[in-house]
Amino acid sequence: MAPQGSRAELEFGGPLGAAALLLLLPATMFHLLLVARSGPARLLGPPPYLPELEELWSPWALLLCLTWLGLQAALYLLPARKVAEGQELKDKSRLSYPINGRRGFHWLPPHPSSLHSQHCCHSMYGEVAGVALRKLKCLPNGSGQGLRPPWALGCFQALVLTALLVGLGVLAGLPLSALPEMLLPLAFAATLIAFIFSLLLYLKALVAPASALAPGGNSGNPIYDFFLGRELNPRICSFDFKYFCELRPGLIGWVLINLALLMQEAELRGSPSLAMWLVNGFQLLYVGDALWHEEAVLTTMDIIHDGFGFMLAFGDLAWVPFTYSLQAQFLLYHPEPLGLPLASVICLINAVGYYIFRGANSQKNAFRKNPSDPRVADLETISTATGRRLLVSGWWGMVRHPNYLGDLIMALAWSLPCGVSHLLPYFYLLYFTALLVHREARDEQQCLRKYGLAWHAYCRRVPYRIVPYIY
Ligand SMILES: NC(=O)C1=CN([C@@H]2O[C@H](COP(=O)(O)OP(=O)(O)OC[C@H]3O[C@@H](n4cnc5c(N)ncnc54)[C@H](OP(=O)(O)O)[C@@H]3O)[C@@H](O)[C@H]2O)C=CC1
Ligand SMILES: CC(C)CCC[C@@H](C)[C@H]1CC=C2C3=C(CC[C@@]21C)[C@@]1(C)CC[C@H](O)C(C)(C)[C@@H]1CC3
Repeated sequence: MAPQGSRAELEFGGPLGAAALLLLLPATMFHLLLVARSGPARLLGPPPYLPELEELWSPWALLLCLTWLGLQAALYLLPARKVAEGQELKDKSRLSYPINGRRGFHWLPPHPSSLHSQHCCHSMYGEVAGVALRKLKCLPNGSGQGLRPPWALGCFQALVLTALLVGLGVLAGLPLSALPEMLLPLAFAATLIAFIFSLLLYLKALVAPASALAPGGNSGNPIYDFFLGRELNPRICSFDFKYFCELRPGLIGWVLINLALLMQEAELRGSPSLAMWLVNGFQLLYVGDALWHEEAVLTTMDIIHDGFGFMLAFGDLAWVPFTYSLQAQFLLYHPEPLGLPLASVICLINAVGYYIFRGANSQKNAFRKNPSDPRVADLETISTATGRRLLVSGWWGMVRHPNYLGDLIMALAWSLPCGVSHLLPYFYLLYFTALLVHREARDEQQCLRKYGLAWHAYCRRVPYRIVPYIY
């Protein structure tokens, strides 16, 4: 049984803040969905009307959401091209994760723990999977080549396969352009699923060993812990719920909703607008990039530090697909003429943002994986008492979170195609700025705890957090 009432500092305003967010986040999502399709599209005004329950609840929408989750889970369970180890856990073990975004080196059987099914429950917390993985890694180089089945696929391939399936469905008469009309009941169903799922995760954590619990999310206050999530990496056998949800159903769902909006615009106006093409293209690049570099998600704060509770379950399954597609929703109901010169400038802004975002993330990932990697070996570093070093030149010498800067520049480029007549399409930029400023402060606290004096030295050397000379 897990100990209650850990002394970790409470985040998000404690239980009151968590309770407020529990209501505020879904309410904001429904507000945005309603306002995007209204004439005035006023972000700050009241919603155009309050929907009746019949408009929100549809068993078909629930079935569609569950089918979607089932399809993505089935693709996740297909054999992995490669298995990666996560960061070290409290009990010094490491979990293994199926990785398939890029071409892996050799095929490993689907899940190491399945080789040791008698230890299935142990592998939920890493030990056995880790050992099995290390054994598997001892295979001579390439000895697994012959084992890799041609149908081994994963995260990026899941996107491609989903696109193929949807394409075939559309050719066979699937009315994808009807999806925008169903956004409200679909968002309601996704919220319901996230709520029930978080409740199950909370109950599951009651029987998890202390070593499986997240540093936060175990205050003893049920609302706070339900919101933040108690267990760090909840799994059933080797199916990792957080890793699955973080990348697949929400991100792929987001680009699918965008595509449906583009198709409906084509039906309404003869062809999709340039603004709609840009928003679809930019966001597809972002999602494709996340799935291609799926291994990098293993070093994010969400996987390493945060428990899996309502915040991430709702964020991944409902918030991402239904609010991140806001610009495309807005454009369907509020067409925005866009000339080629302005479109070119916006593309340039997105390219600059992407260049910084990808450059910074890849530099840190390469360095953390292998500090003598030729791509990062020449960069200046400072040492810390933990034995890990911190980069102080290259992207990480410019500001302390260059990846956030790139992400924010891209967020601006996603809103600009919608013009400047409304604030609504800039909601993502505003929310994302608040999220990243808060996230940066949380990360600073964690780094200060981890690295102490060395972190102070890094801050003196690189004084700005996200935007050079400004913040
Ligand atoms: N679209 C969206 O909604 C969201 C996108 N994101 C994006 O996700 C990505 C990941 O973000 P996030 O997980 O917050 O954090 P980061 O990828 O920025 O990772 C922070 C960690 O990096 C390590 N680090 C910090 N400074 C250095 C340095 N100088 N040298 C080497 N390592 C360093 C530290 O961990 P350690 O030392 O232990 O390795 C630190 O805890 C970002 O690109 C962000 O923009 C994030 C949230 C939401
Ligand atoms: C609903 C709340 C306000 C907060 C929920 C936050 C979540 C929506 C985000 C927390 C961290 C995320 C990341 C991505 C998506 C949004 C969430 C889940 C990410 C998968 C987007 C693509 C990037 O390339 C990434 C680096 C892989 C991101 C990782 C963090």
